[in-house]
Amino acid sequence: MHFYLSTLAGHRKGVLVLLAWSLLEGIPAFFGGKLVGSAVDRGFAAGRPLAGVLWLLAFATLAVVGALGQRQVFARLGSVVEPMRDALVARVVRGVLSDPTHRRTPDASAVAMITRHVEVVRDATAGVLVQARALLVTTIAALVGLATTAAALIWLVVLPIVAALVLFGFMLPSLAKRQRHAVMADESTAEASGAVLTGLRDVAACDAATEAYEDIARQVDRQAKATITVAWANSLRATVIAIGGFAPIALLVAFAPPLVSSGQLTTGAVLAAVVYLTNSVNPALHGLARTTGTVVMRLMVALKRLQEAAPRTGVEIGDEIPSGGDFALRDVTFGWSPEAVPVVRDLSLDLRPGDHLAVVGPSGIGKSTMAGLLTGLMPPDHGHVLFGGVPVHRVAPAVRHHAIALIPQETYLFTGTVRENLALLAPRATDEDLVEAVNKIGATPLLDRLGGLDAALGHGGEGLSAGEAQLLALARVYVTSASVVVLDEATSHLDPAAEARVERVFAQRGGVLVVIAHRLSSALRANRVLVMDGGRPLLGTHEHLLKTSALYGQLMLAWDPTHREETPLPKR
Ligand SMILES: Nc1ncnc2c1ncn2[C@@H]1O[C@H](COP(=O)(O)OP(=O)(O)OP(=O)(O)O)[C@@H](O)[C@H]1O
Repeated sequence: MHFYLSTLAGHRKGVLVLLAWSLLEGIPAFFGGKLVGSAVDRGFAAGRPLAGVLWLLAFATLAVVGALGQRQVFARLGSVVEPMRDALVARVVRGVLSDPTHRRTPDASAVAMITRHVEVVRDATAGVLVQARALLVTTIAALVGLATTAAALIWLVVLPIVAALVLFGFMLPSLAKRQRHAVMADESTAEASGAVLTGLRDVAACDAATEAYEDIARQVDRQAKATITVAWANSLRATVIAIGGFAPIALLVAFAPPLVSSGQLTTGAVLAAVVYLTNSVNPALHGLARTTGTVVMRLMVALKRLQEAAPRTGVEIGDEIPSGGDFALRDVTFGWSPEAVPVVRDLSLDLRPGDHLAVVGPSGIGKSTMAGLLTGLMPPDHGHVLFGGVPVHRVAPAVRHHAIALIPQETYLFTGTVRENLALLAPRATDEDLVEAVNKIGATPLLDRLGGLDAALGHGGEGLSAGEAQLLALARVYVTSASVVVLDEATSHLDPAAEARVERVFAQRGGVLVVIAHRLSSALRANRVLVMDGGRPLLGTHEHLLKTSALYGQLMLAWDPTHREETPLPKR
């Protein structure tokens, strides 16, 4: 909004010239009633029909003068809105091309979409300048004309109009809110349908057609509800304005006859008041309702879109950009519901590139929940999970998805070639990159057996063992540029040697590696271990934890009884 107003302010002179021409447009609105009144009082009612006709001809002439003023306004409109449009285009296109978030590729389609919004802003600005300005000029001119022609009637007219305008003013915020909801619901429906359409392959591969359908249906229902609410609000708005417009005429009809009989008003003055009301004030009020309901709303929505494209303004709350690849967890507490016992409690932890953390603990204790918190899938209830200094769940999704990779235990493979499956998260990877990743992970024999990158994979990796599917999922992430990799029991179906190799190559790859341990051997390979046992998590090296954590000792013991001799278990 600010950059729009500042762009508009740059064309102040043009706007002032436009207003000056509007005065000409206001002349018939001011004199219209007076001339019609004179035509009656001094012409037709006084038995001088020719004079009456001449007064009416004067009215017609002024209407032509008003039309000339209107013509000038339209002619000057271009000199205000066109340079403003050019300035806006220059500004937002520069914004797209130098997008500091790098969330968007500076491509032609982004520029095209944004320039479309600029066109809407241009049209809507022209609409506001034409309509709002005309409303203001004609209403003021007509009311002043009325006050000077039929002063006795002015309160009858002004009071209902002011009451309607005040009521309308009170309704505006809720009207705007409802409109915004409707627009957002509309966008959500488009987004949900777009996501399902572009992700049809994944929907089919995950057997998620019902969920996808329900998701879209939910959005459509929301949109329908929002649209109905807007319709109700609009009908209320129209009623208020209609009452504000017609009540003065009704009051006029009711109160004018006694005033005329008592000689306080002439018939011409009453007719003049009717002309002011029906010709100028009433249409102006309806125009006001229409303009705010349509043009202003369109302007607001387009401006919001543009603001997202302007330099630096694309970064909104929920769209932050991390600086660096460090993790800092501070007093993190999370429970799956407000009533539930927290699964993660008071966890503080720092992870820097090069760190290799193993997370161990009994089943169901919260290890996967911890992975969800680290990857920003859900925010903590208390405390902070900071990635590069910003809350990880608020990192711009495109940045987060690039930087952080979570490999779950359940492998996702879809119908397509091995190449398509491997390059899912790194579409620009070359065949050499893919083959190298497969080799590092230790899956070259599998790739050969399948028949290379062109080999076809069936639905859900049909025909592959669970371990083979996991190897492909691991290679898929290895080839990405993710600087944080979280393996959530992602090697559970590999044999111990294959698992050791995978963890080693991911650790050597750089960045942060977090292994939700399936076997305790993972803890021996990590340089730090986090033990979760339902209380406050413990953090330390393997050696340190053996000495300090009874649970860790028990877990080690259960996994490898030889640890009994090495480490006497301390009392907790
Ligand atoms: N989406 C969810 N909604 C509600 N509760 C959940 C959800 N996911 C997990 N939980 C609960 O949170 C607790 C921790 O689950 P989590 O999956 O994090 O444990 P885990 O240590 O990873 O278990 P495992 O080793 O068996 O995979 C469990 O009691 C689980 O029932």
